[in-house]
Amino acid sequence: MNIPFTKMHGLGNSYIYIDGFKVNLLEQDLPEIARQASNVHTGIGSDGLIMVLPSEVADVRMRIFNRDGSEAMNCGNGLRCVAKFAYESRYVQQKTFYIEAKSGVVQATVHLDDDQLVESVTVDMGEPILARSTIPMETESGGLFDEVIHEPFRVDGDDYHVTAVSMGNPHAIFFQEQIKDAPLYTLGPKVTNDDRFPEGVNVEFVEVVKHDEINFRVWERGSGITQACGTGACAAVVASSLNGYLERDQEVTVHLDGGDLWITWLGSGSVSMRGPAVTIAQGNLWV
Ligand SMILES: N[C@H](CCC[C@H](N)C(=O)O)C(=O)O
Repeated sequence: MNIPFTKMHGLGNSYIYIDGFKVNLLEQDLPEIARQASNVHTGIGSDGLIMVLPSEVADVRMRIFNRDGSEAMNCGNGLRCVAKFAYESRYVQQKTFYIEAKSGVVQATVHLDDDQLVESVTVDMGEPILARSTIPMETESGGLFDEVIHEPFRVDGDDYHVTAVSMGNPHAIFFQEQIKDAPLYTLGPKVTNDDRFPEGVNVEFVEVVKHDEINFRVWERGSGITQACGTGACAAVVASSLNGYLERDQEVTVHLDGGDLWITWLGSGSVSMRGPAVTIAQGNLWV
């Protein structure tokens, strides 16, 4: 089967985008296609695959599959690239429109360069989900509706403290004195599959630089270490505020391995994310 694709990235978090307005893959094994496409040796190479589809409740729909083929509830870098893809494909005419993710509908606004191409996108990511049972996270202590803020979290005999936030997808945030010392390779794979997170979890390490600036690294559920994670960056800003490191309504610069995002946890409750979206290549994928 020959599938036209577009490879795009947000701060190096790349996905293979398939135009579901033109290609009908609904009968196909999307997790397997995602695994094949993501493989850097036998496929194209990416952090996963994203379908851009018609929606019955919004202007366009996003389905995201991680490198391992698992389908995720949300994807911040993916939403910005879907917005760019949909606007430049003329599936939407206005600069502000709505995207349906598995976790819900978000509002996106595209920002154009001199050539009328989308160079960056602002997404209203909606409100973070903080109650333990909806992250979801299961631990001996704490009530179902409690928030998980700086909670003791033992892994293989070592003691840590975790803050858990969902942006529609689950995130476990660990604060570090210095991000360069983050135990990404050791703690990442252990925590992402920890039984206390029954649906798995994206694992983030955060260093607070100052009241409006943090450093960030991520081990993603289903994809491993990536250059950036938009939902993770949003969760990290929320977690930093919950722990008293940052103020609400303050635009925070988040330094990720692949570059910077600008995130604000608005007083209204919503989290606003602004950042780039880039088209890398187009081609045909043989599966
Ligand atoms: N890279 C994505 C997150 C993918 C989330 C996925 N790893 C999961 O929740 O399983 C982002 O920019 O938000």
